[in-house]
Amino acid sequence: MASSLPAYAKLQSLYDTGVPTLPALFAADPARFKTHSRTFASGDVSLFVDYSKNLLTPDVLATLFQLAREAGVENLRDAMFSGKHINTSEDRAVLHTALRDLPAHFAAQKSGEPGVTDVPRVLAHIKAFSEAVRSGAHKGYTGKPIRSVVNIGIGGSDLGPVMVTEALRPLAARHLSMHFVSNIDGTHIAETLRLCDPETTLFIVASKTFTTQETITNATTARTWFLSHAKDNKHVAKHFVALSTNKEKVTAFGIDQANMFEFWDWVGGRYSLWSAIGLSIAISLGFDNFEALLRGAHAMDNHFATTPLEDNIPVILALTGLWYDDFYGAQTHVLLPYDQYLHKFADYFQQGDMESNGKSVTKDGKRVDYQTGPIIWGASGTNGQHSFYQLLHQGTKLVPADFIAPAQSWNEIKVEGGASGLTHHRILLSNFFAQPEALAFGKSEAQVRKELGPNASEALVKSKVFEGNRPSNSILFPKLTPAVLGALIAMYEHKIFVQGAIWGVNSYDQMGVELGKVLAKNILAQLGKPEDVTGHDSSTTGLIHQYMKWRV
Ligand SMILES: O=P(O)(O)OC[C@H]1O[C@H](O)[C@H](O)[C@@H](O)[C@@H]1O
Repeated sequence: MASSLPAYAKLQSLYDTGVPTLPALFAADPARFKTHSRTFASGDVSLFVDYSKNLLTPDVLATLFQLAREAGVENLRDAMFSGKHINTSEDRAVLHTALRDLPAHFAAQKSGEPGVTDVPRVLAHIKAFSEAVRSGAHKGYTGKPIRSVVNIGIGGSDLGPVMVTEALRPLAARHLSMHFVSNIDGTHIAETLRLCDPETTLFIVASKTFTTQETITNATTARTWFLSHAKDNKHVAKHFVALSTNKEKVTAFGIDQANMFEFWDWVGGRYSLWSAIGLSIAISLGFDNFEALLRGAHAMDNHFATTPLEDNIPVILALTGLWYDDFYGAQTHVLLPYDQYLHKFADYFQQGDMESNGKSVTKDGKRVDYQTGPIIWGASGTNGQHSFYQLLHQGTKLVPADFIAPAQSWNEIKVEGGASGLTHHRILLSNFFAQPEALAFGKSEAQVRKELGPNASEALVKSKVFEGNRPSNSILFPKLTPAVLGALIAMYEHKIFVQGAIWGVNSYDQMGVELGKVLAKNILAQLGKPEDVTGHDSSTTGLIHQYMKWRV
């Protein structure tokens, strides 16, 4: 239990003593930016992380690192990379890092986990198939090349591919339209099929287990739609492929093993975009770009695996987050990418973080007496500024924030009639710099009074004060390339790992999603007739009866 570690108690007393405000911390230390920022550079990947605008004294920071050491973060990290079964409840290794370790496969190869040595074979399959689809060599049942690709998957089999293909859209093949169907709501598949031509559409059925209700139902509907045009089952092979760990279920669904891209149980769903689940990424962006994504992630893996904690970027981000989560009672953490292409980034890490660390018992079954994973949310800048930033600046809640931005845009558009050098991106970045500054340093009552003059009402003065002292990290990189994106995602993955390791939870299972599934299955069997609805509380029974009165 984290709370029984000596560093935890020390952090509590440091918190109780009080931490100087951000303006005071900066005033006291002219070198604060220099000492509280790190550059990650490896080959063509660079990331700059400024964590100076955090409520940290040297003592707090040192104690946070001490906490990581006392919690055994380094040992657990090494155990993960070497393929130990750190996913204890499912007795599985956690080796998504082995998917991006090209070509050496790290220590993971020595783990003896089935499949680790098969990674290059599956990658070669992804390469060959994605190139055939992109070039038009892979033809549909009437001899036409593929024009639409529909990834059918949910959770980890959807969010990664959709986030990455959106993030790297400038590199996407323009002759292929990418679609992602996840929701069981028939509207999702219906609206997508409306945009597709059965002769030129490829369906990728992405499911680790191949038992997920949403995915199998959507895939069945897609196949029915396809066969209503193609008429002959033999044509399915050209239009349906599967990404899965479950050969039997894929075969039972009617997809040939030659059209199956395999991965293994040591790849968690929310860590699977690096595996065969990334096929839609390779098709849309090209295999070279998929490889560059893996390469960037691997560079971050190396940094995480080998850098001392004090310079280790995922560790620093994890510890600062934990400081607010456990000691300040912050309930949420907001991700604010100043890049429209990253508009799915917060959605992606909602699953990544909340499904990993949204736990309240430790690996050995003890109820924690501290806060674990935060609620992750966010939106791309500057849209958020015109909606929820009011609360960030003046609300009653502490919301630690990560500001994320590229120095260069894929769309450097000059503003007509503007000052020399004025582009959309320059305006965007002026906001990226201004918001953390405003959050940290605020605006004092004295300043407001000076601006408003002596006749301003007290109420108006108070309403315009910004208390400041609100923490944030700023993450800057040259440009959102595949390799940089890979490193950025891996950085957050490892942040989640470190926090989970300190809290003592299993970040790699997701038992909390099961109960609802079981109850829905039971209810589905009762939805035929009102008299079948039994065994529920009065609210659930009443709601079902109300639905039955109104349904078609
Ligand atoms: O890939 P699949 O087996 O279809 O699973 C899809 C998703 O559903 C599950 O309910 C889990 O909560 C997710 O972690 C997983 O990514």
